[in-house]
Amino acid sequence: MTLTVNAEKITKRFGSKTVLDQVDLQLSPGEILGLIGPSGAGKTTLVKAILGMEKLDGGTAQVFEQTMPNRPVMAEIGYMAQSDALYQDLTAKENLLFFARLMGVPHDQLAPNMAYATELVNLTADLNKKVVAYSGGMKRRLSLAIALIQDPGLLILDEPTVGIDPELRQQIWAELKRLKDQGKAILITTHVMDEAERCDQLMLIREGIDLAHGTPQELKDRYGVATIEQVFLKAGRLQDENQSNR
Ligand SMILES: Nc1ncnc2c1ncn2[C@@H]1O[C@H](COP(=O)(O)OP(=O)(O)OP(=O)(O)O)[C@@H](O)[C@H]1O
Repeated sequence: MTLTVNAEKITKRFGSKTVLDQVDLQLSPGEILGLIGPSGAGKTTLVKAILGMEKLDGGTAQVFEQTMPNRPVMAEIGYMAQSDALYQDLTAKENLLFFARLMGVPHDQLAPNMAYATELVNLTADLNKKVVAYSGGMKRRLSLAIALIQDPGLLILDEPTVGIDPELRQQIWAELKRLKDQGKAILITTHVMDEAERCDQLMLIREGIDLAHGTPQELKDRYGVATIEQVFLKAGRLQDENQSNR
């Protein structure tokens, strides 16, 4: 089967610091891949490398078999960044319309796509409010609706559920599962361990290195522990020990 994302040997440095060191990442249609790792590990940088938003020091990123950066391919990716990129003085509806047009949503699809995306994130009643009056969680929800607006084949979500209450988080995950079952590929970064457990594949990144990847069960078996949180802690400890033994 054709890979949706094929990133090979991604290397990125900021100044003298290597933030990603030859990281490979493959994502297939119908798969949810979770990137987990401590703050500063390189998750967002890897996401941006795949989107073609970072100039690489090594390696290549392909999405839908096209080398990134590639503008037409960007329009086929639903991307939710960690910080919300919203127009504060516009209403939520105006923001959605703006991004839908930018992403080339056909005119006859605008109304149904907007209804679907806003219902999913529970914002239908607040659509005509200006974003400046939104809470932090509402802004996250609007950003997620924007990522979904053009019904993309690939969704890249950088910590999508920060500031979102547990009930809505469950609804969002149910929807991600439905999208995956439709054959969409989903790449998600998270610090929430029970979300990591729901991914088909996980990649544990630490200090720019792919420390371990596999299904949640494979990782737990490999490290002989019961939870992904314990995988995370044990893999980190082993990395530190290896480094101090060098
Ligand atoms: N534009 C930049 N210039 C210099 N350093 C940067 C830049 N962007 C990121 N970094 C550094 O690269 C490293 C990786 O950052 P990145 O944002 O990818 O981490 P992360 O794993 O996504 O962290 P978090 O979980 O906190 O979001 C960090 O040390 C960060 O300070």
